[in-house]
Amino acid sequence: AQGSVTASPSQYDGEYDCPVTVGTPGVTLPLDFDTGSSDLWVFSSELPASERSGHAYYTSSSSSTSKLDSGETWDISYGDGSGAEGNIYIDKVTIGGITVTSQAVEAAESVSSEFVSDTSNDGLVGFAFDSINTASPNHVQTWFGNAEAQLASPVFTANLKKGKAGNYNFGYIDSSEYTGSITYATINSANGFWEFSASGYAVGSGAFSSQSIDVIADTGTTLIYLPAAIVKAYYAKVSGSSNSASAGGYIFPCSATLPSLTIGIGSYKAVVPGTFLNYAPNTGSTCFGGLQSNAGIGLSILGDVFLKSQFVVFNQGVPKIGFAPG
Ligand SMILES: C[C@H](Cc1ccc(C(C)(C)C)cc1)[C@H](NN)c1nnnn1Cc1ccc2c(c1)OCO2
Repeated sequence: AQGSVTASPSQYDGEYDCPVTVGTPGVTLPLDFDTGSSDLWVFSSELPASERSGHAYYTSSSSSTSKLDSGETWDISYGDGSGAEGNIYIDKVTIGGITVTSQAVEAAESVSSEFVSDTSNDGLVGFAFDSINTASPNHVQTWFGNAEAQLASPVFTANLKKGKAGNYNFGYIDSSEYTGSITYATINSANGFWEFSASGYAVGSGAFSSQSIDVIADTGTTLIYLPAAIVKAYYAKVSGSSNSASAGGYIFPCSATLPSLTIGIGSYKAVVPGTFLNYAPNTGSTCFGGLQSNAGIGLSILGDVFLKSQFVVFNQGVPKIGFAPG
């Protein structure tokens, strides 16, 4: 089997949401696909009505194929301070035409305010490794982990776009979605992430600095977070930029022309256009950078601002990750 699903950007490409059908009869929910976490959770009828407002949700008792995964609970805290928790049902989950008949569906009984107010999604689908799934006392498998048996190849690809719909494909690599060749890096999945070593960086037309940068590829994070020294070197080339405590990061005049950012993957030079690095308006005539420092995060993240400039192959079989110009 192979499948493909549309990925729709929210405002400012803050997240990319995909339709996922759960239960029988199916309820289709827009879920945020997240290669940086490993829980599939949905807004549910078990939430207080106040926390469900503006959202669609899963009602396990209305699904003839739903079965309580008794004794199992989940409780996730994300790096941005948001979180959710609840209980677990086994039910059918279909993405892009691929159905997993016994998927652990983590039903929310409580969600943090960030999720209540973000009405673009009704939950997340984690595509990282099972070791960081929060179900207790036993881990549950990710949807992709369960779907792999049906796929010709244990791969999924991310083809995210700036300001328009892209797609995720499952089980195959569509050569019409990229140019040139795909360059792979070995994945170290010990921390449960799609983690690898980038080979260096360059700012605009400047010299490439060869250095090993430990990063994760994370579709669930909006921006790029790199070591402070690299970020400082980037904004040194943006006149009028400053690292603003009140804004929560680097800002600059919206009229600034931003240099591109090149990230090395082996010998491949992945280029993020300067226009991608003006993330969104801040206050007044200042704009907020798509590249920010990883200080306080504990790891470097290639989030959507980077990923939407590339075609990305996530191969869970090896594991390895591949990049090509999108
Ligand atoms: C933040 C997302 C997970 C998420 C996505 C969306 C949302 C809202 C819908 C409510 C908007 C909240 C949460 C990320 N996913 N792998 C994640 N989950 N756990 N760590 N990270 C990466 C990280 C860690 C720390 C940071 C960060 C990023 O941005 C700022 O500080």
